[in-house]
Amino acid sequence: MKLLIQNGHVLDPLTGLDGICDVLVEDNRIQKVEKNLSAAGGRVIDASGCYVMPGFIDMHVHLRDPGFAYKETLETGGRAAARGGVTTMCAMPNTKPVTDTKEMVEELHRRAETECPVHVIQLGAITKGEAGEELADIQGMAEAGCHGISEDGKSLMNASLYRKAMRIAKECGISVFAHCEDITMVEGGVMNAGRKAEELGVKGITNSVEDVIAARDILLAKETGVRLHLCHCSTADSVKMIEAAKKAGLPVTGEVCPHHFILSDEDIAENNGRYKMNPPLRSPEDVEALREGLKNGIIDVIATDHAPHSVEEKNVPMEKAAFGIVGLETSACLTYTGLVEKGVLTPMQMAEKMSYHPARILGLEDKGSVSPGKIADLVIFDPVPEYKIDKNTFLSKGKNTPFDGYPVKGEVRYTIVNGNIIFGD
Ligand SMILES: NC(=O)N[C@@H](CC(=O)O)C(=O)O
Ligand SMILES: [Zn+2]
Ligand SMILES: [Zn+2]
Repeated sequence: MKLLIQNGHVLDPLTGLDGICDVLVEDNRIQKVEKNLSAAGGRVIDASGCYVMPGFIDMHVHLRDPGFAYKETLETGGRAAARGGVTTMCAMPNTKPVTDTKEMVEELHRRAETECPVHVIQLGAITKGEAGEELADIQGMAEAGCHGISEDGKSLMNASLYRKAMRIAKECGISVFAHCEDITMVEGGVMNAGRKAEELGVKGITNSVEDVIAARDILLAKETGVRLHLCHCSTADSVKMIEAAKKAGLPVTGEVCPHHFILSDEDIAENNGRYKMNPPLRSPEDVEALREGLKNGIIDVIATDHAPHSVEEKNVPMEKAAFGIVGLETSACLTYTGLVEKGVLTPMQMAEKMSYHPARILGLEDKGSVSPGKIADLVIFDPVPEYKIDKNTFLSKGKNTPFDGYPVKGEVRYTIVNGNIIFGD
């Protein structure tokens, strides 16, 4: 089948193309990116006024499958991804049972082919059952196509075991995705430590809970040489440490989530679980440091940490609520509104952080670019519409967001995976 995307503003971080162009797709590949193309007999999409970007690659998603179908499944998470312009997502292994074997990774990949409209890269746990005691079969999972291992949801506190895992990951050529949180320092905290936590009368989580583990992980990456990806960075010092690691030539990358670069703890309107996530919403100074890190290239990736939970688990005071908020359906409009509209990022940088850099980090040679020969995973994003986020329109099972009613600009019009329109018709 032929598909012609006409008159869109094409953003291709690989070639630097940043202008009005047509994109011709045939079968599952991009065939031509030129002006005045025609598609004899093919389907035509008029993309006038819209950006045509490589499909977003979300490096941090919780699909909750298997084991928590009441929160999300491969299918519902996939539909939410499609609506958000996400064409590939990395699924975290904190499922039930924990995804910690070669067979489980293979099974997930097999199921995703039919159950999920977008590409899924299943990540494997570092230890069996994420119990922190015995290493999982990292080599086997790497063979099954997991591009990274992660204990996300917590940190592996045993640094010696972690170092062993890093050596194996390095050997297998896969990355370590680090959730940085010193478990012994949390002490019952539910939001950022500071004035707001005191005002609400709840226990706080200090910045060093994240920072000490970020420092440890970077030092271990230095020793083992493993590719280290720091998930959901939330503090000014995390940004500084990533900057120093990069200056030292270490293969370290940083990820930030929209909620952390838009909201601070001062935006927490009441003691309600929709404001509770890990790491927590930080101080305005931290938010500013994350935005600066995104602008100057220290932070490579914008990912969602899409973490769906039920209403019962979230619509309660923070002390009782589960950690996590959804993000797949709001990351594009929040990034556009919060960063591009504000002049922090150019539209091209948005495409880099949401697609091109993730593709490079994951080693996906034929993704993250709108160039001839690449897989036709594309998003057509209209920057004009202004509206308020409405959680009731989410296709995800999770409605847990602090952004319900939040005014944004920009909307995904079409999402295309393997040359097929999976959202927008
Ligand atoms: N981010 C969260 O607050 N929660 C995540 C776990 C995680 O990403 O650490 C979850 O699985 O719910
Ligand atoms: Zn995490
Ligand atoms: Zn997570």
